Amino acid sequence: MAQTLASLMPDGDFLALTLANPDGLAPAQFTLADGTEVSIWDTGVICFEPTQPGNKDIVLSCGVHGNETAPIEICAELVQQLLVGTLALKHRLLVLFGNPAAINAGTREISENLNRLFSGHHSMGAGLINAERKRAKALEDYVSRFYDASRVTFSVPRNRYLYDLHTAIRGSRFEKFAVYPFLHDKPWQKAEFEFLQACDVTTVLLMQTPASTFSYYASNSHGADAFTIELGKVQPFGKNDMSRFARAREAIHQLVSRDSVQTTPFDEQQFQLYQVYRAINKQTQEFKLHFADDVQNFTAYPVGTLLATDGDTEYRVEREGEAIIFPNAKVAIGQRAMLMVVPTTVSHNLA
Ligand SMILES: O=C(O)CCC(=O)N[C@@H](CCC(=O)O)C(=O)O
Ligand SMILES: [Zn+2]
Repeated sequence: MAQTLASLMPDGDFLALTLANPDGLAPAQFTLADGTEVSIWDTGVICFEPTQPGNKDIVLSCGVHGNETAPIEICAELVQQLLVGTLALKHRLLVLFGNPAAINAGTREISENLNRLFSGHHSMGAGLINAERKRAKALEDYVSRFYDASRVTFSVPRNRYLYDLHTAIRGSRFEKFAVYPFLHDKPWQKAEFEFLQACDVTTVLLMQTPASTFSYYASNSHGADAFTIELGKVQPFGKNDMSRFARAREAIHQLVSRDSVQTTPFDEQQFQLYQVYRAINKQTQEFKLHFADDVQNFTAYPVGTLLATDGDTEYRVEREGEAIIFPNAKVAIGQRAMLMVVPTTVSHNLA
């Protein structure tokens, strides 16, 4: 029997369909009134192809961590508007709800941090032993399939994007910020800073090393302009003040529905730019932070301040201006428990 939008999701609520089927969803395909082809590839994986697509191949992801709800709400609403026809699509678009089981559980992860399993890390060590490892591999395959399909269909090079939307565990001095994956010395993109500013994101952390994150995977393996974007602090569904993300929501709508997003020219003075000074990895179960849970990301302490201990090892502030980000004592042993960042500039390597 041919599938229709009405038979699958009468109200266009793909998030509800995903969460009702967290472990998998049979592929389905249907056409919208304006000719846009919609394909459901799996639970939380939906691809839109307009009849005359513009030159962008856009991946939007959310819910890679299940309790980071504001981005899930933004993506669910976007997909719904596209499905019911209140927003017209300009470019090819793949929307991913990363970890449906963790979204249902309201937790960051079920067995393992999904955002540490990309670029093949899902198959290292013990291999594909849990749902998150299998999902990381599947998400890589879906992203490859999405980008590769347009290489076959279109003869001219296209622009690839992946915006992986998250929220931070704790509050931040700069409520919204982005992580720019390591580019292996390729230049940072002015147009991407402009897009981030349109999203009301003017704090950017420039990574200096490869990572096992989704955004680094898209950047490094597919040449996409890719970012992790942190929109505020973790809240349960329904408790987000979505007005604080109105500009991000609007910029994302413009990104998918227009030739170009309305931006202002890049001016470095408008940004707070940081680079990683050092990563502190958890070595033992004794790892302990020496500041309170309500201390915000990007807080700087005087040189010499004790930040964390890990067994006999002490971590103290080494450099003037060094600030904390993503501190989390609960990570698995061997994983990043905190980054220390320092202010930086980009003008010397900007395209
Ligand atoms: O607030 C926190 O400690 C974590 C928020 C979060 O999930 N951040 C991402 C950043 C990914 C990146 O470095 O690009 C993560 O930790 O996976
Ligand atoms: Zn996250």
